[in-house]
Amino acid sequence: MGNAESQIVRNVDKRTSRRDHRLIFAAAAQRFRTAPFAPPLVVGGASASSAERGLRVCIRKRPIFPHELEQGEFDVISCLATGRVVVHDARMHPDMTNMYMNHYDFAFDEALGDAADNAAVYAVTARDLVFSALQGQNSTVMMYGQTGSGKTFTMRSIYSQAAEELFSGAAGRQVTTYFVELLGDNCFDMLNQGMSCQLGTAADGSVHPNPCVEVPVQDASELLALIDLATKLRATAATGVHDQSSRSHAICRIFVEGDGAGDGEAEGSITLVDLAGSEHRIDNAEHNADRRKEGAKINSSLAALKDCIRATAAGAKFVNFRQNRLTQLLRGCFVGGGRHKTVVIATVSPSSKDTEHSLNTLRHACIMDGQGDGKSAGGAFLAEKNVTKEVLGSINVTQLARDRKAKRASEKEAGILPDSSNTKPSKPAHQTKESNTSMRAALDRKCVRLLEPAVGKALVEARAAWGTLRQRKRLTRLPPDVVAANAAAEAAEEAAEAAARAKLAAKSGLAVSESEKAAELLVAGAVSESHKATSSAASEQDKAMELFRYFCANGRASREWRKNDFRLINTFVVPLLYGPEASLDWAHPAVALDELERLVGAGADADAVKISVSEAEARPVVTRPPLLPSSSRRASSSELPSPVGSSAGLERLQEEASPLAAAAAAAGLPMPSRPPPRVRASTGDAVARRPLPGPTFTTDADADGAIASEAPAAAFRARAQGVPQPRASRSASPSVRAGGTGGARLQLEMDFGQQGQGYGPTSHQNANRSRREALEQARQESLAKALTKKAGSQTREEEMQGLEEQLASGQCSAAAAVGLKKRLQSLKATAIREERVAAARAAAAASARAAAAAPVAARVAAAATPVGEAASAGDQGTGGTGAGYWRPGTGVSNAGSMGSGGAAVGPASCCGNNNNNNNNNTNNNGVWSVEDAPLPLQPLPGRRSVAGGAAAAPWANEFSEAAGYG
Ligand SMILES: Nc1ncnc2c1ncn2[C@@H]1O[C@H](COP(=O)(O)OP(=O)(O)OP(=O)(O)O)[C@@H](O)[C@H]1O
Repeated sequence: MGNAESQIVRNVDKRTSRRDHRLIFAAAAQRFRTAPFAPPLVVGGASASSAERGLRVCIRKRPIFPHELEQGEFDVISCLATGRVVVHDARMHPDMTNMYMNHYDFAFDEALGDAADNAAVYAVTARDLVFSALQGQNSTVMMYGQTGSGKTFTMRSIYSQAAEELFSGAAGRQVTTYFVELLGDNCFDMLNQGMSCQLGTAADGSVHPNPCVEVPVQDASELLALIDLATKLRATAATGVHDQSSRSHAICRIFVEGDGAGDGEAEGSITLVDLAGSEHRIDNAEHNADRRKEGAKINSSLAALKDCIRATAAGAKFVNFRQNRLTQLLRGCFVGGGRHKTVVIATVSPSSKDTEHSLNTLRHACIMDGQGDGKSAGGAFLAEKNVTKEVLGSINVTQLARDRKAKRASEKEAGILPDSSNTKPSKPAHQTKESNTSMRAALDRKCVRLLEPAVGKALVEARAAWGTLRQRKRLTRLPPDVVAANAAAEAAEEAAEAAARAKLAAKSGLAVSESEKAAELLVAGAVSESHKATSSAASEQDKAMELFRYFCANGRASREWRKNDFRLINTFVVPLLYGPEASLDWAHPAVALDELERLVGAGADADAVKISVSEAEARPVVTRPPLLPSSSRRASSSELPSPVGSSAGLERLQEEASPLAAAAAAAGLPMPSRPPPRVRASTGDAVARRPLPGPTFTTDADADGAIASEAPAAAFRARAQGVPQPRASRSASPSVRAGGTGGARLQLEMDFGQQGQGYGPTSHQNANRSRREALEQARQESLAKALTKKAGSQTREEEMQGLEEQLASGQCSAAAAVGLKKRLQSLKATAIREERVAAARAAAAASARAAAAAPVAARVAAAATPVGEAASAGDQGTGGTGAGYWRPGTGVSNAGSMGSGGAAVGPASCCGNNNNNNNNNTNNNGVWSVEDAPLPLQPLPGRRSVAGGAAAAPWANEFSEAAGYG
């Protein structure tokens, strides 16, 4: 074992052993290609046909590169015309002498070998989808595979061929495109200098980058120029595999205007996704920490994508596409229900060094294709049952070692350096391009200058008009089931009208024609169909109305609002009451709450508010723009009719009492009769409380702050005349606030509480305050209840014992437990205090008795000491004979500069300028008392009296020095 020959053989990894015996392994692979054996019995077998699922999985193998052959690699992948892909996995037994080959069989919709050129690949993958887009459908082509396997290469060819075909079929229809990059968790708009952008969800659930630059293009060359610009800006880096590795997912979506046939609104789209390469541990061996993190994020987003595709392929009811931005953007692929066509092109590298990676890619492609059931049975099926093992014999170790030795010797003689194939590759230059916006901006400027003038102009204009009309329209597009419900409702209406006409004719004695009879029959059918179709939309509408009513009636703090609540309100109520331009950012409840409050306030002057809920409910479907670009959202909010934007508006405002009243009326709220609202000028957020429910208006302050219904008008007139108006201070979360840039600022406080109950919370601060108050009250009540249970005429000890028992039982509420503990502590503290006072009193009495027994002369002398000089503690009547006290360990005495103090104030008290350095127990008068002292006071040993001031207290100075207070 220890000889050099066996070490040469044994001490190699899989890749090296493949290279070492490549002739044997390559010959076995070639044998298969010339005479392929039959596949194992169970291969492939997606659960449903690809047409049903709307998903096709194709494989493309890139050619093996000359440099790979030079390095001793060989081709390990065979693609057969039937869609069969076989990976020849060259292996050595653990004894490293016996060789065998595992032939892994896979079956896919298409298997494109290295002989297939780009045109062939396009023809069998993307061409159909381009035609679908031209017919108003949505489709996606995505490239998936190992880094360096040819994804970008293939996608580039698809870009150009798709662009050509799209324009040849578009026939004058408008084509627009956007191009974004997903890098980690961030989305960047590649047609807008790589600026960051958010994702927005349209009414039909589709997800789009929003706002983002969408450029109209006139021909294929313009489209390709823009795609080229975007791909140049895309983040790439040199990796261990190749020096232009894509580090991000590139998503190019091309929209084609509807052709006017059918409903004329259908806009087709094709999404071309070039995913970042999945990475193997070996690929990133040379990566730095950032690259590895990046790789981890890439792999996690790819894992999410695979999960979603697999769930879709398995026909799962729920696909968790929200887990990742990539899957959000590609939502259509998973929830399109077969209407959205998807083609996954999995690219593989044929090199023997990439065998494991290619196997991995193909296994995942199988899973995406719905073959087997993912991790459970399917995993085993993919790993074991599709393998054919071919034994390739054993190597002659001794002969091999001799050959190598001889080769090395001859190379040495010839002065040839050792084989460089095993030498470590040089470290790649990390991150050549990244999401550094300044760098990208510079590159973008350079690339834009190189564009054709027409394309450059279109791009610049698109950047200026951020969030085009088409984008907005797209975001308001209704889901197909709602569109179907609408159509069914219309058909039902028409049928009902026809039936009514037939009845009228029958009554008037005219013979009912057969066709009219048929119309009657139709009505029943159409109505029931439409009823079925609209029932789900109607129930959502009802819920939305109910939620809106609840919001108007109870305010924002009344419940925990969810995204779905706002989604419903946004879909069904907002467009109806505030017009199609208004919308809520329902994905962010906190923002949506503010927006809803603002809208409810701003609706004062909106005629739309007058539409009653009954009217609204009569409408089966309401269109809405769910999310407008922030710029347009800003624009749209400023475009909202200002409540006092005109004198007519003002009058109406005053007449109608409040926008919220109008909104409430529109929402069908029961409005109690109430006095006209008071409009009060104020300077801040404080809002007058009225005894009756109803909205309160406050406007910017008038000079005198008078309460007047004229205030908004005055403020408005003043503004109109250019008189500067003070601004109302803005609270973090204002009560309902309304007013555009030109209108008077209104703060609307909403309260539709029951009459006599006062006002409910109108902002979340108020709500928090009242919640805190209620909690505190509950706590106190609970405490009082707990205390009254046993307190009665108990002694302190009994009470303390009772409290301890109660706490130990653990049966009281948390609030009560806190109160009980406090009570227990205060009782204990009182007990300790009383003990100390009693002890001090006893000590004072004892000293008084001792003083009484002292010689009269001493008492007289002591009595002669001026009060204020020897202001020591003790019985005043005994004149400075009281015992001095000190607190052990604190260095505190009642001596020092006591002379400057006043009269003694009772037993064991020290007054005057107490120069102890510990002020904890001194009160404001410089007096500290026994009650305040945490430590028991002890008589100062051996010193009973003091005379005079500081100078007359040598023991005190000694003590102070000793204690470090000198
Ligand atoms: N079918 C092919 N024919 C010829 N060359 C190819 C083919 N596929 C890929 N290549 C070449 O392989 C190299 C790597 O390809 P490409 O950049 O497309 O890989 P990739 O999968 O996109 O990698 P990454 O995910 O790291 O970006 C390129 O130089 C490309 O020209």
